Amino acid sequence: MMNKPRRPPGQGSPAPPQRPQAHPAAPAAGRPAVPAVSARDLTVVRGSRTVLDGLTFDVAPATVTGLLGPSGSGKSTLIRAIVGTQAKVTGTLDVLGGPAGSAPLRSRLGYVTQAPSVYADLSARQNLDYFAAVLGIPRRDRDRAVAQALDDVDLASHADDLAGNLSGGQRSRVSLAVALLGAPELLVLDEPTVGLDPVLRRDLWDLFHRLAAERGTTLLISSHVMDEADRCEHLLLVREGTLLASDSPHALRTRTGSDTIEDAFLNLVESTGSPSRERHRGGTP
Ligand SMILES: Nc1ncnc2c1ncn2[C@@H]1O[C@H](COP(=O)(O)OP(=O)(O)OP(=O)(O)O)[C@@H](O)[C@H]1O
Repeated sequence: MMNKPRRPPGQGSPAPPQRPQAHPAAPAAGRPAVPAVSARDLTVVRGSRTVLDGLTFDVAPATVTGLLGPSGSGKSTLIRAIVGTQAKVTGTLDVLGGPAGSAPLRSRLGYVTQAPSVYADLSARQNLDYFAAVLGIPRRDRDRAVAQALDDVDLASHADDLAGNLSGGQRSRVSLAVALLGAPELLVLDEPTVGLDPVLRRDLWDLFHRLAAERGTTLLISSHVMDEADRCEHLLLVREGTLLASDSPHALRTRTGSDTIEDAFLNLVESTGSPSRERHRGGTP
């Protein structure tokens, strides 16, 4: 039995997911699909600023949705609201059919933060073993679950390297593997491809699509890199705390007459006008 690690990871532990199993990718016949995430007039205040302002959107189950916007546009805040760690959230925010942040959701969600949440003084495999034990995966299933998660993120060859000796991108993949351990129904990833080389980025996007298609996982993936947009089935474009668009990449390009999502983004900014940079609650218009 492995000893409990001496100190906690810097960014807190990934949300404990449940034991591996496939999720129904499609609703039962005749029943409408319940959105994996449903937001109505979602507003978040941080300090004296309204950093998310009246967002309304749905995320369809078993899809790969990109949350795209420039740095500071509110992506992480939205993710924190969805996983239930953000204070001062108003409006309606339902996740997997229940209110965001409610206890039963904890085991159904996987959350991978920007900063890897792994123990530097344990190997990749030991990290996964530890989190598998925390999740309650039975000992007889643990080796297989850990090997599968390492394989999913293409880290089998580094399984016995200390996490502290891995590159930043490899550590991020250990974090992702931890989130995958319990086969979460909704996997929320904050900028998972930052700093990765193009081959690894492609492999990760392939994995994301496999998870959606084969395991019925819903993935919400934030990025400030617009050229990743075409890898998503659906996009949420945010800017300065507002939702510019919720649409497929193709539909966005078509309706804005743009060749790229970056141009579509710019066209939408021009056509909607720029919201004020500083919004204060209760301030004068
Ligand atoms: N504690 C806080 N108090 C006040 N404003 C905050 C606080 N934390 C973040 N903000 C502001 O909220 C806005 C949204 O931040 P957020 O981190 O959600 O953006 P982001 O799109 O994820 O950015 P990045 O891509 O750089 O991570 C930013 O303008 C940020 O300055």
